[in-house]
Amino acid sequence: MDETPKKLVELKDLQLYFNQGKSNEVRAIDHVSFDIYEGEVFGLVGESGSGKTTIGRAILKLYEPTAGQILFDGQDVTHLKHKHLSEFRKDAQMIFQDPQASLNGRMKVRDIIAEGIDINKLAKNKAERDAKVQHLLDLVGLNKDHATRYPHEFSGGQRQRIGIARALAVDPKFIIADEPISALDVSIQAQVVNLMKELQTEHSLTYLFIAHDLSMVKYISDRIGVMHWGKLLEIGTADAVYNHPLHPYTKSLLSAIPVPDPEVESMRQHIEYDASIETDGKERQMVEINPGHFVLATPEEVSVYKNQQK
Ligand SMILES: Nc1ncnc2c1ncn2[C@@H]1O[C@H](COP(=O)(O)OP(=O)(O)OP(=O)(O)O)[C@@H](O)[C@H]1O
Repeated sequence: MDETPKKLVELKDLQLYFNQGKSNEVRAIDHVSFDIYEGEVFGLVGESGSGKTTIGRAILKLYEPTAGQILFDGQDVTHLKHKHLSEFRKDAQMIFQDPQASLNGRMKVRDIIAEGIDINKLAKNKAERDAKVQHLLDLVGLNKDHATRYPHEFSGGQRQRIGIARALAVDPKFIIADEPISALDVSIQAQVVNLMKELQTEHSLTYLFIAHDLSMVKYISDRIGVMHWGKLLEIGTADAVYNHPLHPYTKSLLSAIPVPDPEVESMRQHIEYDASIETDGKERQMVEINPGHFVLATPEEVSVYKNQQK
């Protein structure tokens, strides 16, 4: 029997350049290829400006790629338009970093959540629409009285729950969560991550979970991709990337995570990243160092990485 998991999202040599050919050209996505398997949580990490959001927005067709291909459920969605694009947007939804900014403050929670239901005509009448909204509120841990209130009446964590309910309303297969907990109090972050994890299991969802640090991503993700300056530098299982990092940039990101134990924390040393490895003009490719664990490397670097793992 074929045990290979099904690929839900495939990025093939994707490039997205802003202001192409001009003096202010930004290579936000620079020859990036990776797959997201059905039912997995794929964590994408990297510091601010590394291109994570642009990848999310390119997958959802909010940006037109410069070159390369995006496949969703085996279909080429790179240049989808009109009706096909609306259908695709029902399958693929986004949860944003700042629930304050992404929820329309003048709309009642009921109408925010029902936006996708209305656009896609998923309810036959008002009663069905209300019932769907109530069910969604329940799913994300809010109650039915919340339906008639406005976003400003809620805490940050509750607002993010509203954003999650809105995404779930169209019964998507795939959700891109772009730094969904970064704007929340630390005490609330774990609750929202736990909710997302529960919903993922219950609704057989696939997630692309974007974050700038590895701490929470490690907890929620099956596999992790590490990005810097528009390039994917390393990809592997959460365990491999976290416990056996290969690329110096990944090591540097990991060394930046504070440790809860004060004694260990006082000994923690931040590893500075020397980015000249990315600007030396050498040709690099993603190479599999251990099964499923890839790093962007020259042939000489491959030998070094392999030796390190022994
Ligand atoms: N609309 C745009 N026009 C021009 N440049 C852009 C645009 N959007 C993003 N960029 C640039 O593309 C690069 C990647 O940005 P992106 O937002 O994808 O990074 P990120 O890793 O998601 O960072 P953050 O965590 O800050 O959102 C950055 O250099 C950014 O300045």
